[in-house]
Amino acid sequence: MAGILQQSLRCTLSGGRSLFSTLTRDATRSWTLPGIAASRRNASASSKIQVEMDSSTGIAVVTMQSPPVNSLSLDVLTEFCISLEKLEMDRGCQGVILTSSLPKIFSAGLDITEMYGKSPEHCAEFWKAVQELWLKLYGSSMVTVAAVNGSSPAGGCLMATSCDYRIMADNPKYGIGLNETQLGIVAPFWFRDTMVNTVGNRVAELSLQLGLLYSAPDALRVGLVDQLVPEQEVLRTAKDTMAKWLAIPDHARQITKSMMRKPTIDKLLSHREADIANFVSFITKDSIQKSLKMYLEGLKKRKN
Ligand SMILES: CCCCC/C=C/C(=O)SCCNC(=O)CCNC(=O)[C@H](O)C(C)(C)COP(=O)(O)OP(=O)(O)OC[C@H]1O[C@@H](n2cnc3c(N)ncnc32)[C@H](O)[C@@H]1OP(=O)(O)O
Repeated sequence: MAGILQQSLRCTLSGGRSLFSTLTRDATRSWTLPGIAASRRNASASSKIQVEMDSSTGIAVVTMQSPPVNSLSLDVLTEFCISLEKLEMDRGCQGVILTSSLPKIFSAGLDITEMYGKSPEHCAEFWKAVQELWLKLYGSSMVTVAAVNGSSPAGGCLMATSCDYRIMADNPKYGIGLNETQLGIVAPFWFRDTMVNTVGNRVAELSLQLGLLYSAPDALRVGLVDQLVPEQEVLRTAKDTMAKWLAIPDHARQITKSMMRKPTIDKLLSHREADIANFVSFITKDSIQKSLKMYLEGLKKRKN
């Protein structure tokens, strides 16, 4: 699967690399995509995804930097996808570390305002972008490590569990899990499958039905994350871990990853349009819109 994905990515992006990258120092290239938000909404250009590629190690650090909570808006998803495509195309890049620039938050998950009060067409476009990012991350041929340096509910948890390995900051105040039912919404089958593939069926069933957010120690206990380290050591540990993964012969690791993940990816690929239609019909229901409204109001009230 990863190979197939990679091939199609190579076709999509061939020739586009130099458009976005700038050399900042000898072995390290860093880039952002300032034009995405601006061209979509005629808004001011500010990048939400920072990529720092170290060609001496073959490791790219992809940092979400979308205050206040790194919610996955359409702009963030689009920029994230392009950055991953670009890295997938780069033969010098073998590993991606995903992290956040925000204190205490990895990602608040999908941007609820993209699903509340929006047209069916907008919801369809948004959902397609969510699918696309998951396909790229879960199906990546590169080694992917999530450096979870803060809370990571719902779509944030999906991003982390789509990586090959998860290192989380050892802070019981940080929560991670698929809490969709708490919002009155239902995580789709590919969110569920990613969770099942990570923690097994029983823990996934409890987690999904109850919409559980696990504290960092509990997340380690149920296998939702692989390792806890002090907050200031999350990124360094991710780099050390990545070096170990990159020492494995790459073709053997890639084929093994593809073998493990292909059935899950194929399931979405063969039901992609139906999944979009299902999402749009569900999310635009009056009762679901009401639940989202109440949840958003609850978030705002918490602050006061
Ligand atoms: C078929 C349908 C399937 C759909 C699958 C859905 C997947 C999802 O990912 S749905 C999103 C689920 N996410 C959450 O439930 C997280 C909600 N947020 C939080 O719990 C907290 O914000 C936090 C723990 C992530 C951070 O807490 P804190 O630092 O205290 O920040 P605030 O709560 O004050 O939030 C600041 C600001 O951001 C807004 N906001 C938070 N999360 C989201 C979000 N996911 N989408 C959009 N906006 C979000 C929040 O409302 C505040 O806004 P203002 O009051 O305007 O400042």
